[in-house]
Amino acid sequence: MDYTALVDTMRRLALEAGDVIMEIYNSDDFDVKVKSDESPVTAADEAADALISAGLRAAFPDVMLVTEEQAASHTQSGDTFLIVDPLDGTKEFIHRRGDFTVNIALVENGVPTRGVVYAPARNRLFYTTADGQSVEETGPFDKAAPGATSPISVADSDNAALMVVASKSHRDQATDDYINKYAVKDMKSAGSSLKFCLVATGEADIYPRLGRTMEWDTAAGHAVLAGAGGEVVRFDDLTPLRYGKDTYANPFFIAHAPGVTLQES
Ligand SMILES: Nc1ncnc2c1ncn2[C@@H]1O[C@H](COP(=O)(O)O)[C@@H](OP(=O)(O)O)[C@H]1O
Ligand SMILES: [Mg+2]
Repeated sequence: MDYTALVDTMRRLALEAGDVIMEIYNSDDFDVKVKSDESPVTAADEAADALISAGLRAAFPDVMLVTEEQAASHTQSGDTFLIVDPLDGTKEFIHRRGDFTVNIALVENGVPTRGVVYAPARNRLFYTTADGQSVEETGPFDKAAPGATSPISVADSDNAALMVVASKSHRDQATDDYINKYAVKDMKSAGSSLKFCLVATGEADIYPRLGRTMEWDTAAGHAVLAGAGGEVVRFDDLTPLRYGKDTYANPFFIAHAPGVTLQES
């Protein structure tokens, strides 16, 4: 795999998809449909999916492609693939709350090794570079060439004063009970894969997810976090979260800076 070409392509497609999404976000009105799994989908999800899929297929015709919006038609299986969530945080998008992201990742042998997360309404762009180190690029973003970037790395965590981030729209008692096992300095809530990026930049120490997600929701954020020195483990046995699982469904997980002393479930 040519990682330089891959990262350039992922970055460009995420920015292009972000433009398409923002055009719809800023329009007066858009339709919301409900998918078979009861989750909402908009024209923005579909347009971004089509754009990214076409771009990845053209650039990497031999690499298997998994996308959220085409999940029902996936017939191939394997542990090396490109995986896309064209608009993560659709509820955030619909309610115009801004925490939504474009997500593109490469999974190799079950591990997300490269990824891009773009939050167009927040003007934040995170990705792994060709060498695997994670960076945040500061806008304005030029699709043709990367601008100024800064390396990001996880916090040097203080287990007596942890910053926790959790889902805005999927939050329950079990999550709160688990968070209460830690000495928490402060809590923040965020939508979408941005939560992984907040751990990656050191803005949070831990993101526990005791709720359903699919691999396309997490792969790009997971790659960005890993490239910043962080880890994502299964909630049940604290082993690394792996990809290419049956139906692409994730178990509950914990994303964290390595200095956090994890509590048992
Ligand atoms: N019951 C469920 N089954 C599968 N995925 C779910 C789910 N409930 C929430 N999710 C996933 O969680 C994502 C939202 O995460 P968060 O709550 O952290 O913002 C959604 O992404 P989409 O918005 O792309 O559909 C959705 O895929
Ligand atoms: Mg999603």
